Amino acid sequence: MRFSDLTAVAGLAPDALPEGGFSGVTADSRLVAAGDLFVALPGSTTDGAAFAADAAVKGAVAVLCSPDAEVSVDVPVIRAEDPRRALALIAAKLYGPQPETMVAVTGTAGKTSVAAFTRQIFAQAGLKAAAIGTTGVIAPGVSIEGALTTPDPVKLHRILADLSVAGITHGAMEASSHGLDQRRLDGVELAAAGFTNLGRDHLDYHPDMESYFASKMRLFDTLLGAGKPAVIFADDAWSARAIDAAQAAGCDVLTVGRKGAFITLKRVEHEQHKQVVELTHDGETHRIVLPLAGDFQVANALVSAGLAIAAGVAPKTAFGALEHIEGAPGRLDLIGTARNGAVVYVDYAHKPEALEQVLEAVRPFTTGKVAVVFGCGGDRDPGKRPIMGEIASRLADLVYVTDDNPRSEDPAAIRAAIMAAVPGATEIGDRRAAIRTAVAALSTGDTLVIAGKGHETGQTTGGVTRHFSDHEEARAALSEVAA
Ligand SMILES: CC(=O)N[C@H]1[C@@H](OP(=O)(O)OP(=O)(O)OC[C@H]2O[C@@H](n3ccc(=O)[nH]c3=O)[C@H](O)[C@@H]2O)O[C@H](CO)[C@@H](O)[C@@H]1O[C@H](C)C(=O)N[C@@H](C)C(=O)N[C@H](CCC(=O)O)C(=O)O
Ligand SMILES: Nc1ncnc2c1ncn2[C@@H]1O[C@H](COP(=O)(O)OP(=O)(O)OP(=O)(O)O)[C@@H](O)[C@H]1O
Ligand SMILES: N[C@H](CCC[C@H](N)C(=O)O)C(=O)O
Ligand SMILES: [Mg+2]
Repeated sequence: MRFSDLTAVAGLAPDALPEGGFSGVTADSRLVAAGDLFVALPGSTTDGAAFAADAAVKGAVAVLCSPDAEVSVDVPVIRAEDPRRALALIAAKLYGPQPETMVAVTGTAGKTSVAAFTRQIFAQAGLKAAAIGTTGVIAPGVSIEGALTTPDPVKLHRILADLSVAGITHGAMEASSHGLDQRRLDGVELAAAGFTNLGRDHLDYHPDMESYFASKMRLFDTLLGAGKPAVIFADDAWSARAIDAAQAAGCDVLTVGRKGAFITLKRVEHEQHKQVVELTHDGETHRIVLPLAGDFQVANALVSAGLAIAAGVAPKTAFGALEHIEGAPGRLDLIGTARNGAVVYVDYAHKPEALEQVLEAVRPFTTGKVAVVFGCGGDRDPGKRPIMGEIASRLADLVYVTDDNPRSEDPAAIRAAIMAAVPGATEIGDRRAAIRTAVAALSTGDTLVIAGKGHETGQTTGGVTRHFSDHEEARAALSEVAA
């Protein structure tokens, strides 16, 4: 790419651009290849400007940075007001094609589920489709584990190009608040975007709920574009604000839910592992047997159907597809039933609203006690620990407080912060022992939710990650009880 192209691609002033061009782009000096443009970004742990000289030694042909960055190198330095956005737009241009119909979803909870459901609806409509998010990239013939919910822009645009080359025409991706704030998805051409809900999360990164909300709304006010469909779940406490933001951005707002106008939820009958959903769309009533438990999955199904319809799938096909939908791995995932009939689920609730939703979801079909095993992550917002303790004490009958990725923190101190809000709980730091104890204590009619890790396959303590799977541990505990 010519440096002079940066005016059209990233809006940079033409007089400040050097002669010549570059062959690749990266924001990580460790990944620089000869001929690359190095983008120096101020980050949360270090400043990319400190590595500009290294990048030049490795063959970077220019450095792009913020107006005030201190960079002294022998190669040209290009200044941009928003270097993160410039990086994303350049990556989009460099890597080229994207699946022609991309949709993105944001919200505190439900993103992985909505992306997974939307991919399945596309697939059932006969389209070649991908999902990109917390559980990686999933597409026909492709399965890539992901480290981040929203990959960094260079990785993301490379993934999109690879998918497009592989013939994938449709994609559903998660837009995390970090991803939106750090401009990781800038440059993705979106056909539609969705919003599920907002609750307390990531307050270790965002200064307060308002700025967290503002990051989420970048999806509509900056990325989606005027006139494009914004599918918004209408029954959340933050729905009205999200609707206002999308309307102010000129999006075509399509609301879904009990208060929804595009898809209106009329009635839900809960059964143990499925629910019968009656809804109306465009004057027609549809009755769907959704093969998943939990009210929150109805919300996710509505947002997914809304996104798929907004992206061109026939409504009848979209609603029909919901009858065959599979939950995302580790989201209210039924692991098994003990001999006495008690059921065990693994769920990814690691934040207050999610824990509340999942415990409320299992209550209607629990004739005995609701039990929960959970902990809170280390090096993450400590404010959520007592809140999650309080939720467990209010909504579960048996509470086991354990470890969930203590990372660099003292695990006992994390547990103590939770225990303070749920004094009747049993504290068992060793997660394996906590799961075994909880499963062994189950009686007929009970439901156990093992919350917090979902699809994860590791436990990180003091910088060391050891293999750990709630699925495997729950299955092992169930077979021991049966033996
Ligand atoms: C807080 C956060 O989001 N950090 C992400 C961010 O790092 P950063 O920009 O703060 O980078 P930094 O480490 O301070 O370094 C600054 C710059 O120096 C560069 N550098 C650094 C060292 C070096 O030797 N050379 C060099 O050039 C870095 O590449 C970077 O450009 O950009 C990096 C590259 O994309 C990410 O890997 C990193 O994710 C960290 C590991 C992380 O844990 N992120 C989590 C919190 C996250 O993003 N989560 C969300 C939400 C999850 C959800 O709820 O679903 C997600 O989307 O996954
Ligand atoms: N619509 C919803 N409303 C409230 N809680 C939900 C909803 N959907 C899922 N949950 C809860 O949140 C957990 C995570 O769901 P999911 O992975 O779909 O969301 P996410 O937004 O991708 O989360 P993360 O940001 O952690 O990746 C689920 O296991 C469940 O406990
Ligand atoms: N993307 C989230 C996942 C948290 C999962 C939970 N198991 C924990 O470790 O807190 C984060 O990194 O904050
Ligand atoms: Mg996710």
